[in-house]
Amino acid sequence: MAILIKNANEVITMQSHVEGPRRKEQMSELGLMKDVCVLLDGEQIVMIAPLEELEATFPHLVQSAEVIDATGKIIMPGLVDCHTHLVHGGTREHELNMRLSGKTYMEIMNAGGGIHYTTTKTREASFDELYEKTYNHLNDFLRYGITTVEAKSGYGLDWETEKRQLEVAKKLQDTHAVDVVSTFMGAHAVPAEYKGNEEAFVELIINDMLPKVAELGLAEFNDVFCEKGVFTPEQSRRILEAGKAYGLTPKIHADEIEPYEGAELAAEVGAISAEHLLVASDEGIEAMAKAGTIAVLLPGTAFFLRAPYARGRLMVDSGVPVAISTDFNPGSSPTISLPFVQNLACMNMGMTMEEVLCATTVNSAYAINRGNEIGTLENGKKADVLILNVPNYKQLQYFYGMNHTDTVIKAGKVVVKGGQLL
Ligand SMILES: N=CN[C@@H](CCC(=O)O)C(=O)O
Ligand SMILES: [Zn+2]
Repeated sequence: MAILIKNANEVITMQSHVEGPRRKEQMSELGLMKDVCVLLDGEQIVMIAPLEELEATFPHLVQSAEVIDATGKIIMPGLVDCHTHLVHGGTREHELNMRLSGKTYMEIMNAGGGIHYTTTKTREASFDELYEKTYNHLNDFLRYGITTVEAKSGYGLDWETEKRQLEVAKKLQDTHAVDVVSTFMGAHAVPAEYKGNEEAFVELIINDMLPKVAELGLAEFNDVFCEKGVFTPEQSRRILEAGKAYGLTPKIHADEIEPYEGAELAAEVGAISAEHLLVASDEGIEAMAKAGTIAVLLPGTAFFLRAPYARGRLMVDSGVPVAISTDFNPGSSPTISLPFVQNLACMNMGMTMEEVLCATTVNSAYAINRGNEIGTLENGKKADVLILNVPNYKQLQYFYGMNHTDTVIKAGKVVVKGGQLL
């Protein structure tokens, strides 16, 4: 069934002449159009043009299309959340008062809480329990206008549970409207049973888990938490290089809590992205700009951990392609609100209202190797389209902390209407 969206105040297409992830002033190009309609058919965008032009070019399609009236609203591409720890057991609200009274994230983790607590809960959860819990999270994502989500494993830290997490993500990709793109993150923490024997765990990932992930086709990316007390840059390099040999593209949790030359490492191994980067060095930022590594910034995590924000302004000005994501996970960022995370990026990282839209559509699509399919509204791309209940895009950041999503069209199908899931 074709869909024709009419009367929108603004259509933010995100179109540009630029191929690939956007940098510097390219990040401000919104491809804003007025007095145009958006025509969709099947799973694709057919054309964005004034009504008369659409009628002349596709008369039958326009005549038979379901019409959606977007008077007073704006249209933009579905949001892409390119960094989440989507599939996990349990919650960690009990850690919040600990952190508010001064305990650090790493202290809690080193005492057996944090990632270790969630690992226990995830190991205990059945496939069906994880599936149902995650299905509900994806419903929330959809209501907030997120149409594609990256999902990392990493709360199993043994093969059986890592595999279960990845299989849950795979089933969700087949059954839920939101697209789910998988990343293997066996190197998220060293599990308790390998304490004091960390090298053996690194070897297990390299020689046992990575080949199985590749053989079963369970992930496209391979991620490592390169952090003091977790995985060293040298261990991270080995894990990422081993993943490359199995066709898994490197990603890296870099320079989150202490500077550890993670940004430099990301550039060196040809990672598609480096994530967090709260304390990335000047040299690391320079290396990423040179290598074209996408910086996936997660201001929700800085907010929730009350940590210094990544230097997003400097990264954009230095020519690093910047993406922004929720980092949805039960410990450091339990939110699905990418719109609120956009607000944080404006207020605390000095990014502009235009840049944060690019960082959560085009550049985040490229961070998960989907830049040719999603992230912009243009002929032939996937019909992932939002209608937002604001008269201009600037109100998205001005009326902050709110969900402005009115309608979500996913692959050409209306899945949210009037803010409600259908
Ligand atoms: N820093 C490592 N991993 C996650 C947090 C995981 C957790 O605390 O459960 C992150 O990206 O913030
Ligand atoms: Zn993360």
